[in-house]
Amino acid sequence: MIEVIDLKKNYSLKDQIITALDGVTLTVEAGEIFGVVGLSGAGKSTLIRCINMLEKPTSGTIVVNGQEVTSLPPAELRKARQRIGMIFQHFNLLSSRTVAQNIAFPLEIVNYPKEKRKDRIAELLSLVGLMEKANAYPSQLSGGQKQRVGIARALASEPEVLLSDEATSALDPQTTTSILELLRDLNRRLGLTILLITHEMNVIRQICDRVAVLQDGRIIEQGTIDELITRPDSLISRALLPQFEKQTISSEATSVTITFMGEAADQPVLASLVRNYDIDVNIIAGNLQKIGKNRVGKLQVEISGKQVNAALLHLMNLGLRVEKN
Ligand SMILES: Nc1ncnc2c1ncn2[C@@H]1O[C@H](COP(=O)(O)OP(=O)(O)OP(=O)(O)O)[C@@H](O)[C@H]1O
Repeated sequence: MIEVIDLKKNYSLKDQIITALDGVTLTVEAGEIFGVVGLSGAGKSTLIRCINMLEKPTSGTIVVNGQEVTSLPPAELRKARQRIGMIFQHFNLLSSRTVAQNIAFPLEIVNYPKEKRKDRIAELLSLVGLMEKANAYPSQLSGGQKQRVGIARALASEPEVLLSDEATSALDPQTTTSILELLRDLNRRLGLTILLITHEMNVIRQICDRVAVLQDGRIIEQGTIDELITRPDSLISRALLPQFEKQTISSEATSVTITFMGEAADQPVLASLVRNYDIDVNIIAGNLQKIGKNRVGKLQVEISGKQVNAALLHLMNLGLRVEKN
């Protein structure tokens, strides 16, 4: 579990003070995957670097695994850090060491018994699906394989918490999905708590249980994914919902975008609309996705007939989001 209370971080740059974090408070519960999303410069990296004390906060309190890391003396902080794993956008592997030797590195630092190292490395390689690459060098690996090594290395000292700093930002969409699936699998199998920072909504959609939006060093919104996508006033709901390119149409019909979620996504809503309101519905574009526990669909449709407004009202009363284009 991670608790961040009123965290502030200023950087001094020549005669200027830059406020990177301006009173951030958040709690990541044990066993959950928590995403922090924000634009470039929002303070995401600073936040994650403060949590493992790579960066010293200006003020505020951080508790990780029940220990207040902000007040630990150096020796104890080193020990506490062993219970916090970290993975990076550019993997940070040692190029002169093989995969197995990279994973051995943190074990050497903690003086892990020599006779047990080989077994532990094999166990970690199997956990990330890279058994056959033990003797390869990083230059011989794909980006996804490099990140798997990064994950194995981060898990070597059996941390309860994993911090992920844009871990999939350098990867193509397919590899991103496979790394996110691995993280979700490790989260479930090991009970690993994951805090990740990202600028990719796709990452939030695919694996996060909860999300916080960081802007100019402050959290402007947080909640579960399920909560946020169903809240019309949510700032990131629109970005989380399925995307598609709206088509311009020139007919007389009314063009609307309908967002279906929860139970409504599984009902034949449009068919019953056509039957009950004597209207014509023409589907122009659409997208259906699983976000969190929900199936969410977005459709652009053209509706024509005498009872169009009554039909749209009916959809809204069913809890669907309806926007005129
Ligand atoms: N070492 C530093 N010295 C001075 N200013 C810094 C330092 N690190 C970050 N900053 C500033 O703090 C603010 C937050 O930066 P940070 O890197 O945490 O944001 P970010 O959300 O991670 O951005 P990005 O996605 O571009 O990495 C920015 O204004 C940045 O310029």
